Amino acid sequence: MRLYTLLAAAKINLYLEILGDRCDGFHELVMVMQSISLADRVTVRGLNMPMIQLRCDHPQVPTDATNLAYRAAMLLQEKFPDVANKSGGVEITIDKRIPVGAGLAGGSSNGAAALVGLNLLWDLGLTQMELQELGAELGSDVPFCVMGGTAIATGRGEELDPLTGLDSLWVVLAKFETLSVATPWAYKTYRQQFHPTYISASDQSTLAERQARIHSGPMVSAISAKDGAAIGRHLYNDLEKVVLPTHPEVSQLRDAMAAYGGLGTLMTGSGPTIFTLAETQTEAEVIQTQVRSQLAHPSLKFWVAQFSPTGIRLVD
Ligand SMILES: C[C@](O)(CO)[C@H](O)COP(=O)(O)OP(=O)(O)OC[C@H]1O[C@@H](n2ccc(N)nc2=O)[C@H](O)[C@@H]1O
Ligand SMILES: Nc1ncnc2c1ncn2[C@@H]1O[C@H](COP(=O)(O)OP(=O)(O)OP(=O)(O)O)[C@@H](O)[C@H]1O
Repeated sequence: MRLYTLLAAAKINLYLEILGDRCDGFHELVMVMQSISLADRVTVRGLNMPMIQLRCDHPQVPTDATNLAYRAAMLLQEKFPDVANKSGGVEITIDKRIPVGAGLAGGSSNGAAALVGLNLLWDLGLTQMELQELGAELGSDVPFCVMGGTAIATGRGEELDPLTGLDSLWVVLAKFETLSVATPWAYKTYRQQFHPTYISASDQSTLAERQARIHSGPMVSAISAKDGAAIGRHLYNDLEKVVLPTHPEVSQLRDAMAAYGGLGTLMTGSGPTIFTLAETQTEAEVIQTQVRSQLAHPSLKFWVAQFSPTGIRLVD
């Protein structure tokens, strides 16, 4: 039976601004997203029986129909019943390296890898754009995980404009192993505390006002200029306003990371992972060692990764 193995990259948010509250229950965003080399390994293998099987030995990852990779397979079977039935079933195996519930889009990236892998396994012939559109039905971060690299993401996160990124940068990531943040909680709490403007899709004046309030320009210019120091200066995430006050230990971790140099420090997505950017691998490793020895917390885990130009990558 045919088998494809894919690397599914984590993402960090270099910029996340909440522009408003939408009528579909989501928030209108402007983000700058970046793939990094920290990745899960996802294997899709053809089965003779018409079934979906999912294996993952990480205790926090479901292996049923709530897993985003499983949902990706169900979505393709539903959209292309003839092809999927003729081709048989699939066994999806996830070797988890990306921490779970960390703001690094691990589940979304697994969903994206399943879409890319099954497109090959079932000879569906879908383009990357078609895979991104299907990905949007699974979750807001999935289209970016399919595209990878560096991109501006708008709408609820699914409208993407690729940027030429700065692949040489390094990143130190730190997360308390025992703490996860649920994305719906972070957005709901932001809505309750900050009352973002209500955005109606048909209200053009609100759209104009909204565009006037976007502050992502300096970050996009810094990326276009491939200026690592400026990228570090313009890191921004509105969700820090709710996650950091609720979790003082994450706030303390952020302060410690920022104190040891690097180009800049931020919480990614809905957290609670904190990252610091660095020019070189050596600089990243020094920051990691210093923060680890200062905080010396048994459940604090670190990763060093590099910016990556790809999201989902086929490996031998
Ligand atoms: C925090 C980020 O990871 C930053 O990239 C994303 O915005 C979240 O993306 P995601 O996990 O793929 O989110 P989804 O699975 O689409 O939505 C999870 C929940 O997050 C909230 N949500 C998500 C995206 C968005 N633009 N507005 C929202 O309010 C909604 O409550 C939604 O029910
Ligand atoms: N393949 C998967 N890997 C990890 N978690 C998954 C997966 N599929 C579904 N989940 C569920 O999604 C929840 C969030 O996990 P995930 O690691 O994707 O969070 P996250 O990195 O904060 O996501 P995001 O940054 O997209 O908001 C988990 O607690 C788990 O129940």
